[in-house]
Amino acid sequence: MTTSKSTHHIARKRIVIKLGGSMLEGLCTTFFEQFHQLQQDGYDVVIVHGGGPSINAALANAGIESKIDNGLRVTCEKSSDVIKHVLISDVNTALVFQLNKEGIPAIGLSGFDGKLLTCSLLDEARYGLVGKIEKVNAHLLDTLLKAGILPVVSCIGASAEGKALNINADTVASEVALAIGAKSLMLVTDTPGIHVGNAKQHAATPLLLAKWITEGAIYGGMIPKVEAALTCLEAGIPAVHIVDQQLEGTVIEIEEVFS
Ligand SMILES: Nc1ncnc2c1ncn2[C@@H]1O[C@H](COP(=O)(O)OP(=O)(O)O)[C@@H](O)[C@H]1O
Ligand SMILES: CC(=O)N[C@@H](CCC(=O)OP(=O)(O)O)C(=O)O
Repeated sequence: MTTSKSTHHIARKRIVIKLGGSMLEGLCTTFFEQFHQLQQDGYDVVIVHGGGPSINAALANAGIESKIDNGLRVTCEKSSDVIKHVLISDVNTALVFQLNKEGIPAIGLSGFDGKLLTCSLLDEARYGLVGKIEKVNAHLLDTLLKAGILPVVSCIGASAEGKALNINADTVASEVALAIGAKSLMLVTDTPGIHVGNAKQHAATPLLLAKWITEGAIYGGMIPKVEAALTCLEAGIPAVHIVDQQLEGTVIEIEEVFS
């Protein structure tokens, strides 16, 4: 007999949803409707979040200059303290509060909690305290998901010596997606997917993405998203979506799906 309860006996699929800092001011009703729909469709969700705009504001407030190199924030000891505070104390707690208020049991985690994201330094001479993920504690995420709890992960990693390392949130999302064997990665941002000129792109392939980057149609904050997408596709995750809060935008798959 098929009842709503029977979904609990079916192996659940996994999806990672990355929330960009540009839309963390408040999640809209449509987002929560879509979120519940995904759960009903048999997906367990892990949320990863950034916080770029809040970090910019906090660093400016503290009189610390921000330098972005190749899409990554060059991070010194002083800025690292501010970033850690913004992401863990402000953004993560606000998001967890909002989810719990909507009746979604959520728990906040940084890379320190349960050794979730163990990192080395990506390139200290160039980027300072920016982390390269060496290991994701997928077992911890498995345990929480099986208990019906939504993990909400900030993009702060931990070095083996216990230093907080800043990581681009799109990169964290792709590494977490790979570690938990997600069927899909959804990068939620402030724009409904990739545009080329004024044209919305409903679908894309790695070849098209390379072309659009070369032509300069994809730039800035969209570059780490596309890189995260390519990493996931190459490793066998079937689809990556770059979408707005309504979950509308571009689906990226290896095969051309729109010819
Ligand atoms: N081809 C493109 N299509 C859409 N947005 C693009 C494109 N190229 C660059 N962008 C920029 O990327 C931004 C999203 O990246 P970012 O600001 O880092 O978002 P988030 O904070 O959600 O990670 C868009 O607001 C837009 O300015
Ligand atoms: C190393 C690095 O660049 N870290 C990012 C982390 C936040 C982030 O990625 O936030 P968005 O998702 O809003 O872009 C930063 O300091 O801005």
